[in-house]
Amino acid sequence: MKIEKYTATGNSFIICDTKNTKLTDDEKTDFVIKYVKDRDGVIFVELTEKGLFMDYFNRDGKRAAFCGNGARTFLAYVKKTDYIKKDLEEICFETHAGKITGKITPRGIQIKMPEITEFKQENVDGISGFSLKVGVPHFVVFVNNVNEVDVNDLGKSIRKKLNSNVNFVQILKSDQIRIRTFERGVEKETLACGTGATASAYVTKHLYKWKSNEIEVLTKGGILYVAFSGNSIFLEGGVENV
Ligand SMILES: N[C@@H](CCC[C@H](N)C(=O)O)C(=O)O
Repeated sequence: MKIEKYTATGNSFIICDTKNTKLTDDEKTDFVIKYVKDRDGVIFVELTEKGLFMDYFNRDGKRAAFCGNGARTFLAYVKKTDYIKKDLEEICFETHAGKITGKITPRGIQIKMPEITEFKQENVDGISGFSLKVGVPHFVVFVNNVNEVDVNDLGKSIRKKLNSNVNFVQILKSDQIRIRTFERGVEKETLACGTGATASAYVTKHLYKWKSNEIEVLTKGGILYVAFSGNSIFLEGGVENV
């Protein structure tokens, strides 16, 4: 096994390249508990009969079906390895949320996100928001100023009612939002959340009928770009091997 540390727009990960070692779920949980330390989750790099596979565990030692920033990190890592041909531009791999494709861009790594499903308006404890899945569940709440939100307090109370990540969204200007995310399985605010940025941009574009094909999402950890093309949604941003 090979272990490396990465961040993606502030979302912090451990990469565990299993090098064909077959780990059981319990062994993965034990690995997470032992090695995750102060990071948000662990990305397992596996070679299966389906080819390259990304398995993702939150820092609480439980699996999540998908991780947007984690998938961008997975792509950045495998690009450096002999898992794939060096000149391959578009990289494909499997996840528990389906097949993911992505590539290196001038702004970092861009991936095509899982389809948005289960989009609906919902009230939780009198707070009106929008539930949807981007491979994993998200709840999106619009606020006047995200810096005035006690994300860990309010996020935790909503999270207790919904098995979901919770995003607080402030409209800054047309095609630009600022978000803060309370992440399920991390059970606190993280510096960025890729599926959260995607969910927040999707709901904003839908609700405010924004016409442009790209929304800039400002997070505490940096900028993520969510692009729309037909029914496809793409997430793009930096990845750092630290
Ligand atoms: N930070 C991730 C989300 C990881 C999974 C999430 N915590 C969950 O349990 O649903 C991202 O970048 O999408």
